[in-house]
Amino acid sequence: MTFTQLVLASHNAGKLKELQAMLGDSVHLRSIGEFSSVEPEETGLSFVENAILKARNASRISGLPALADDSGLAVDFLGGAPGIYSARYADGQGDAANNAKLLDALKDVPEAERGAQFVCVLALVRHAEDPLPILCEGLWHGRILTAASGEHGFGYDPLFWVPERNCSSAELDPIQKNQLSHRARAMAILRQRLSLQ
Ligand SMILES: O=P(O)(O)OP(=O)(O)OP(=O)(O)OC[C@H]1O[C@@H](n2cnc3c(O)ncnc32)[C@H](O)[C@@H]1O
Ligand SMILES: [Mg+2]
Repeated sequence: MTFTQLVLASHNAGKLKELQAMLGDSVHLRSIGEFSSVEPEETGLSFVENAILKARNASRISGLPALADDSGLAVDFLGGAPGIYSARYADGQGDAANNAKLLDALKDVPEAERGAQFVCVLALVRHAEDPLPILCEGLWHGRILTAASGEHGFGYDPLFWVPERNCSSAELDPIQKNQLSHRARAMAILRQRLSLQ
């Protein structure tokens, strides 16, 4: 399978930047924002279901093959929450409110119990009714900090401690994050599946 352009089924500018950097110049990622400002309702109960739903919707709207990223943060102490609801954790009030709610939910929880993983599922469909979407998953293990730290990235990055680098993921520069992250791991699998090496 070869693609010179894909529509990215995401309204999240942080994802577009990271995914385009990982894909390199061979594939141009076009934002679904060029075609529509309406975001589909993420009605699935899993990352996989939501990724497929977003990819099909973007392909239907654009007439192009589509790549979707459904991702989030699964916190051990919270039984995997906020999970697929990560973007909506504080009822749509945005990243700062999500982070504040998470800090509050883990107030007084000791370091040893603050384990968490970022999850990313990428889904690629060749067309809206594609019966065989390509699915790739990546996990990134870390810990939730007790206060925000760092300015890079987006979302929960300031609260996510990266043990292999001894800093938060918002303290990593974009090149480093793109070598380690859940999204990088899922993208490495996708690149292999597409023979993009
Ligand atoms: O659905 P689209 O339009 O792609 O954009 P979104 O931001 O709503 O994306 P998701 O539904 O996949 O929700 C993912 C949320 O998980 C968080 N997240 C995912 N990847 C992250 C990363 O690399 N760093 C920090 N937070 C991340 C962040 O809060 C995202 O808003
Ligand atoms: Mg979303």
